[in-house]
Order: sequence, then structure tokens, then C-alpha cells
Amino acid sequence: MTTKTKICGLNTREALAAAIDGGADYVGFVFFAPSPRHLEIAAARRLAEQARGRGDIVALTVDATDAVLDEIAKEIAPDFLQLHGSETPERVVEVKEKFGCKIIKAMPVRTSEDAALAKTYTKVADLILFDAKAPSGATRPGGHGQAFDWAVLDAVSRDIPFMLSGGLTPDNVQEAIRATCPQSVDVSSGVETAPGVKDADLIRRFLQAVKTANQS
Ligand SMILES: O=C(O)c1ccccc1NCC(=O)[C@H](O)[C@H](O)COP(=O)(O)O
Repeated sequence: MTTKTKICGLNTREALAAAIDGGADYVGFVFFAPSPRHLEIAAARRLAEQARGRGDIVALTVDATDAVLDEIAKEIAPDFLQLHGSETPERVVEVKEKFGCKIIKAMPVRTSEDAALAKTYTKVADLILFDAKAPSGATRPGGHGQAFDWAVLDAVSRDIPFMLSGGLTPDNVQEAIRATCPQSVDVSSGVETAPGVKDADLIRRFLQAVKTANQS
């Protein structure tokens, strides 16, 4: 199986170009004000135009209201909405119907019980994203550069197409792919030099590492 790639939290034209030119399948824009990767709508619209047709555009939100999602849908026209909060399965259905986007539902994981909760979303989300649970006291639910124990995914059916996230880097992504067989891998901190500061070289190295894994 060919593993796809998502580079998340892109916020400059240079970093986005490195992701697209390097063959990223998904490019992620964060709409969550406390995040160092947060984008205002106008900036996101310009980046989305740079990316459109060259990779799937993912708009990441956290328990967003309909008003926020409506603005994102109209102004950015993303291919996917990534719901990274505590949205229920019912809310996922509602968002999908109202805004006409495919849905990535993030599942915060520390234990196999956390991973098993994904089953309640497989019929309503297009893709499940397993991400490390945020550290206690964190002001955002993702993008902390922390991995979880990949073995806790063993209990989850291999039939579920999932995106693996949390603490991935150019150096550990091949091992992560071997261990979990994900549909795709997602990275943010691992291709940054500081929170919110993407590095074109690290993006290229990450994408190349996945390509190499796909060839072996
Ligand atoms: O990245 C953020 O700042 C962020 C803020 C709020 C909710 C989710 C966020 N990131 C979610 C992602 O999809 C990240 O790519 C994922 O958590 C992996 O991050 P990292 O471990 O830093 O690679």
C-alpha cells in the first residue's frame, strides 16, 4: 500500500511550495487562534489558491461553530474539514451535510481504549486521524510533537483507513509506517525549527522518507 502524506500547519508560501513540489497529498491550514500556526481567513485564502488542484486542502478546526465553518467553506473551499475537538458522531454528520466537505476526525490517543473509540466514527468520517493526546494543561489539542505508543492501534481493525500523527519526523516516519500500516502520515512539529516555523528542508526530507518507504 502506498502511504500518503499530509503536512499540517502550513503558513507561508515557501513552506507550502516545498510541500506541494515535494508531492504532499494533503496540505493543512490551522484555524484555531491559540495555535502558533493559526491563519486568518485572508492569508489562508491566498495559500489555498496556491495549493488548489495540486494537493487536497485540509482546514483544521476545533469545536468550531457553524458561523466559523461557513466562512471557511465559502472563503477557502477546502477538500476536507479536519475536526480536531470533541465533536460527536452526530456533529460530524451535521457538519458534513451542511458544508459539503469530506471529514477527517481526529482521535486523541494514549491507550488502546482511546483508539477503539474510532469505531464510533468510521461510518460518519471519511478518514480517522490518530493523534497523541495533548499534554495536561495544553492550550491546543494537537501539534505538540509528541508520539504515542503505536502498539495501541493493534486492536483497531486494519480495515479502517487512518492517518497517523503525533511526533512524526523525517527520522522516525519509516518505522511508524512499518509498525502501523497507515493510509497516510501527518506531521507538523517534526518539520519545524520552532513552533509554527516550518522548514522547507525538513518538509522535503519527510516527504522523501515516505517515498522511500513506499518503494521498499
Ligand atoms: O498544530 C496545531 O497547532 C494544532 C492546533 C489545534 C488543533 C490541532 C493542531 N494540530 C493538529 C495536527 O493535525 C498536527 O499535524 C498533529 O497534531 C501532529 O502534530 P505534531 O505532533 O506536532 O507533528
